[in-house]
Amino acid sequence: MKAFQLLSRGGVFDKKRFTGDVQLFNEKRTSGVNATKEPVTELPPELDFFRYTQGGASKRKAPQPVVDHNDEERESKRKRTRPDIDEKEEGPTQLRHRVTTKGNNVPDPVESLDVLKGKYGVPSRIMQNLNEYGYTSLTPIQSHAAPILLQGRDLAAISPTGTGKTLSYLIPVMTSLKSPISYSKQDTGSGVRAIILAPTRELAHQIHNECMKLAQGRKWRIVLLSKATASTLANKSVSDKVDIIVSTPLRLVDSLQRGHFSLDNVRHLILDEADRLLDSEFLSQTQELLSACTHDEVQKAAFSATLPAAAEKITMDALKDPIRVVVGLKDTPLPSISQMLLYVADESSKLPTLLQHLANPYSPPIMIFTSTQPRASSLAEQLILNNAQNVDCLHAGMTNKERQDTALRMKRGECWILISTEVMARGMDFKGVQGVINFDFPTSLQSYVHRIGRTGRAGREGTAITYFTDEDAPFLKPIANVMLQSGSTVPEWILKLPKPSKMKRRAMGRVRRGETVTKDDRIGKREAKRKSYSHPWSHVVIGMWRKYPNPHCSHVLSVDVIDRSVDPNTGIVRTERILGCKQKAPTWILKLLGGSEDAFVREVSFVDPASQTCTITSVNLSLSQFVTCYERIQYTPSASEPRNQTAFSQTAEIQARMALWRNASDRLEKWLAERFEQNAQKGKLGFSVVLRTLWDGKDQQMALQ
Ligand SMILES: Nc1ncnc2c1ncn2[C@@H]1O[C@H](COP(=O)(O)OP(=O)(O)OP(=O)(O)O)[C@@H](O)[C@H]1O
Repeated sequence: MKAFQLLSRGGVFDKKRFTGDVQLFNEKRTSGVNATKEPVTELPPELDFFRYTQGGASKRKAPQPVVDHNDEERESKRKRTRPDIDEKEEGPTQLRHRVTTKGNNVPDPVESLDVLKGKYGVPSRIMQNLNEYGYTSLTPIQSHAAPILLQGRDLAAISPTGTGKTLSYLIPVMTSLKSPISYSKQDTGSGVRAIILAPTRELAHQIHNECMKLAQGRKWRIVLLSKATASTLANKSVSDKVDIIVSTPLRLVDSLQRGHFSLDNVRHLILDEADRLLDSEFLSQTQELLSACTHDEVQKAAFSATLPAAAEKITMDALKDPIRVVVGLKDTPLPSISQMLLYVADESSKLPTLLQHLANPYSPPIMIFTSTQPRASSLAEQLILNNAQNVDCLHAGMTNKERQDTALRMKRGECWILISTEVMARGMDFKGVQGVINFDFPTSLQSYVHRIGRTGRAGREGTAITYFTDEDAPFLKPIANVMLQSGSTVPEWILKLPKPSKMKRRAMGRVRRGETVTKDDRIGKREAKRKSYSHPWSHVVIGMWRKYPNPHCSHVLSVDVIDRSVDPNTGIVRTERILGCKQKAPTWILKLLGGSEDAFVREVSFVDPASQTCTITSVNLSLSQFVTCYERIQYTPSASEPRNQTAFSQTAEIQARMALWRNASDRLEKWLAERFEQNAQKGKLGFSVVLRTLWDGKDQQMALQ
């Protein structure tokens, strides 16, 4: 049915009349479910992030076996390390979850929510809320982290993106707080008891929402710190009754410095995205907050999908008798994300490559990352100009309200393409993101892991494409390594690249790029034509569907309409067609085509009756690995005679992507530009014949009327 919904999106479909056809999709789904019935295991398939119960990552090869680099070290320090970890790794739970732990007296993981409730007294209300939101099992990090936190231990937890780290600290923190401070009969002191820090407003907002879900039905005071809430908390009688504050470091430090409240009653301090909170941008603020939590029994925990050595050292130094838990491999994406590196030669080739990608059917929503705010805005503008639908942009340069509205549209599924910067790279959980495109190369391995981790969450699959230019090529190796580790394939030549030096790694992704994303003159050939037809706009648009066959365009052999739909709100008609062509070509091009003269073109058109605009974009499907021929035609009523003349503009962008063979590239572009010129002439002649045949006589009558 999902396939059916995708195919029929935007159109009104009479499901009763075509019951048989709809049934085909339903049946497929039912048989699919039976066919893929999982073996009965303790871990439900959607939480089996490592596809272990299925014998490896679906569609891709299973991840490399876990290499615990600390094995030898652990052996020698067995006394201070959990004594049974190596033996236990042979057991089914450890093996299946691929978890390694380090520290003194590590508590046993719990298998289920019921065990967690029975052993640690998770309140019934929280259990009920978890159940209501569909959480019936624990993910590996939750099984391991929750008992550790519930035993009051400090923790550094590393688990891949989208594996449920948020609940792994929220359940224990809320359980440990027992009841809201305003109801508590115990000596809970006065003042906020738990702090959750996150690097961005959006993530803090998301965590606050999760907290509120768990707290539903009880009068917890959980505050998302903002300018407004901070001034309310300046009133001591209010701040004394606060249970949990979720905040970014900057906002919280500001409140402390203004003396709004103090953190001396804090019993739980959670650093979400710890490595980001401890990087140079946030370090001093985070350290200030760590030292402001002065209660003797303060429990500290750090969570992230990545923890580079420097951040890990600072984390471990800040924790007391810590336990370190690593699920999967450190700094490695999940195998459910299919990753690909795509060579785009230079900056100016990125936009045509992206437009070509979007001209093919794709499953929304997707997220696209750029390196700067102006580039994100500019890319969004370009996509909108090129008819991409439901495009949104989110970056830190926007107002709070704009950011909130965009995030909401994304949550509601109204946004199909979200263009953003690093601000959305961490923690954000937009369900069902199908793919990520790194339009600009990430600036670190960690940034790569978090950006692509916006897809493939909670056991779903996703795809991640990273564009790289000649300038990015020296930094491919580290990314290629994690791709291999997580089961994606990497071209041989990338694996043979030398590892960049430490110095060089600092320059990763910091290429000087323009503030705007344009298809500038360096893009192959750009041709433009302007003409007019002496027929009214509506006649031209109707004639467009009868354009082939015609005597001047004998190279177009077939036209298949693969989708047509009408937007019920705007009345815009969207049509998607595949044109089959036969084109005489020089022998060397025929060789590229595998000896065939057959070529296919995908064409998408939008007819907007309100603005009387018809826009047709087409892109070559054949030879697309070597060249992009992106053509755009627009028909509008002519400015001088809008009732009976139609203006026509046609642009083509032709770009060969064979940077290693510049000579061949130039020759291919030249040949394609010549072909565009010939076809444009033939097209104009052929279409004139078609329009005359269809409307001659009728147009004159209409003009007279
Ligand atoms: N026990 C569970 N059962 C089912 N789904 C779960 C469970 N725990 C978490 N999820 C879902 O998994 C998704 C990812 O969770 P979460 O955002 O906590 O991941 P994360 O590990 O913190 O990711 P990131 O590293 O990107 O911050 C969420 O949609 C959440 O609802």
